[in-house]
Amino acid sequence: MHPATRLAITAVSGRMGRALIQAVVARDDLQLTAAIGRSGAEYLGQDAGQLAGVQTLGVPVTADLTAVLNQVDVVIEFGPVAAALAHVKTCLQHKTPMVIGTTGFSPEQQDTLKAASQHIPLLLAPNMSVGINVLLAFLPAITRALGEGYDAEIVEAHHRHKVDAPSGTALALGRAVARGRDVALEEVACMDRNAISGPRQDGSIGFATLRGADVVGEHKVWLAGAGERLELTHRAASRLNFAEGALRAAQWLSQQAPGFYDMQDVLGLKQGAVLPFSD
Ligand SMILES: NC(=O)C1=CN([C@@H]2O[C@H](COP(=O)(O)OP(=O)(O)OC[C@H]3O[C@@H](n4cnc5c(N)ncnc54)[C@H](OP(=O)(O)O)[C@@H]3O)[C@@H](O)[C@H]2O)C=CC1
Ligand SMILES: O=C(O)C1=N[C@H](C(=O)O)C[C@H](O)C1
Repeated sequence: MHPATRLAITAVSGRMGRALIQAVVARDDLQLTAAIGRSGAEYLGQDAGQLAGVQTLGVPVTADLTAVLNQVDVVIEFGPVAAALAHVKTCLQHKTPMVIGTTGFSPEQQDTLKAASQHIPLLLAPNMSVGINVLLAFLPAITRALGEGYDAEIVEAHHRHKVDAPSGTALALGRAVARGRDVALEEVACMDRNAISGPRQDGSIGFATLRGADVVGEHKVWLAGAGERLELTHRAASRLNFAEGALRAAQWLSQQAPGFYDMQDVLGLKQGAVLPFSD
């Protein structure tokens, strides 16, 4: 049997950090060897398992990623953008692969991640669930098959604490629709409608954002044609499927050469094998 892949999880006090620790304790092939928290936080030194509400794991939370990387095969990052970028720098110095689930990176920050991936395996995915990634794989083909005359709108709903909008997943869904139409999302995205904003522009892709209470994450792609509407909806009922996806990604990434990857690489959805006319 192979030795377990050793993981560092960052932002362990967060909603995703805790879900990741809960998920990792159920896996024999993965081992949590480092838990990273915010510098100055009151929980530094506390056991990561206790922080996540599972059994004691003997892994104290530290703010110092550099000090623990010699015991780590892959870092899983779901922290804020600035912290994630700082951790990328550290992982580059130590040549440690990274799975990044953080959303809200600017195009320039995404370029920084791509540059880093020339030296380390780096996987960036705004949504680690199987369902959303299957939808992302099929959406260009669905949009292409529908042809002209269908208005695309993307609606997302999340909990009241989410800081970025539209969600990273909504943007990825928009990009998949745009790809099916051979256009760049940036040229057709419509992010704000208010006052007298005029009739809908042909070919535009609209985004609408809802925020409330404890909604884990919901996404709907609306493709509205004359006299009919196709609605493709994904609802996450728990963060565990994001966490399990991230663990699957980490195990996969530990075997890869430096490069820029996403969840569709992990799930084998990139070969154009899903549909005869897929992307
Ligand atoms: N790709 C995917 O499948 C998914 C992606 N996400 C994304 O993951 C990210 C995190 O989401 P979520 O877990 O809900 O966020 P939370 O708000 O629950 O957690 C934020 C975490 O970041 C830490 N943090 C805050 N400030 C700093 C800092 N300056 N330095 C280091 N750490 C800091 C917090 O620590 P403290 O508690 O000490 O403040 C906390 O651990 C978001 O970008 C979200 O969009 C979420 C779900 C799924
Ligand atoms: O912040 C969240 O919670 C989520 N963020 C991701 C996103 O921005 O798409 C994924 C998921 O929907 C939960």
